[in-house]
Amino acid sequence: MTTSEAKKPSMAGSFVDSMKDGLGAVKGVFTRERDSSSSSGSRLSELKPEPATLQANNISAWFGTHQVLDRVSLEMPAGVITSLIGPSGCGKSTFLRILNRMHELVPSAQLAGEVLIDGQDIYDPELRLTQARREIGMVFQKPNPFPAMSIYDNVVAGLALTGIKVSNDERDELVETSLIRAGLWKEVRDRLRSPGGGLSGGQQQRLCIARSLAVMPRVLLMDEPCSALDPTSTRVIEETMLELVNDVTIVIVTHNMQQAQRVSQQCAFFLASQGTPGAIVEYGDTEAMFDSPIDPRTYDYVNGRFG
Ligand SMILES: Nc1ncnc2c1ncn2[C@@H]1O[C@H](COP(=O)(O)OP(=O)(O)OP(=O)(O)O)[C@@H](O)[C@H]1O
Repeated sequence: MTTSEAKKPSMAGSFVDSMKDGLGAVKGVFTRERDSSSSSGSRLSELKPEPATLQANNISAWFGTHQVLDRVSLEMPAGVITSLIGPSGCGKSTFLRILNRMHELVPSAQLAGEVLIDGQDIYDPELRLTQARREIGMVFQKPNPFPAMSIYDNVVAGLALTGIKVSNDERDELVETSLIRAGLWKEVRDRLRSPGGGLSGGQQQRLCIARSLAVMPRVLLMDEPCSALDPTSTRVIEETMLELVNDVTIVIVTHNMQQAQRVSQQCAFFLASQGTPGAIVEYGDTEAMFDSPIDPRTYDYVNGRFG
């Protein structure tokens, strides 16, 4: 089945609006306008977290001659958590990496289609790669802080790479705010100069979230962020996601169906059947996808019958 045939469950009213209303406000300290036009040297004081809508249009992807995605289209609305589910190998991580231009780092990789962030093509040659990566952050399956670097320095590690300039005072404020937003501040406030590698796995993952948040992304991509964590740490990360979503759009790949139901308001089911490239079978409101899916393959997958 191609993406154009993907089924979208009908939804009463705007689930996006109702979910956003229900999630509660995040206390943000950044109140001044962001400068989205500047491609370098932005000042922290000019930035303001503000979620963006990501739109993928007809995305196809290849590794060499092996096509792994076929014309996938998906809107990931601003201020909403979208989960990508599906069996192993159906192209979820590839799709996620295409959303912040990481796919192109693989030498044999190719892609077709477009990805728009609030209408702007992230593959536009006019848009710098660093700008795209600043707008669209990523958290990986395995926590990857710089182990010998201090907690403080880990949080601000992305600033130089993305051209954000900060004064010392702003840097302190940014570290504190990013750690608060990632739900880690209270646990590390007294040991900011200790190495990041000394934290537990769950704390390291939240440190990575804080590092991503420090550059004020408008979208956060998370590739199975809890698969290496215990249930308690998983729960803390999930709570953190729900608190973040008012100022960062989140797209998460997960194999955990309960997690998809707990955290996401929108869900897309990917499938690559019998050697065909991955495509979206069905997408829409998470509750509807799990309670009354339209496609029998979705029903089987969300009920654990395969994958
Ligand atoms: N760097 C790569 N080089 C070649 N093929 C790759 C590469 N990365 C992924 N693939 C192939 O692309 C297809 C999709 O892989 P991908 O990791 O996107 O799937 P997935 O749905 O995220 O799987 P999982 O749930 O197991 O992580 C697979 O056939 C995989 O073998």
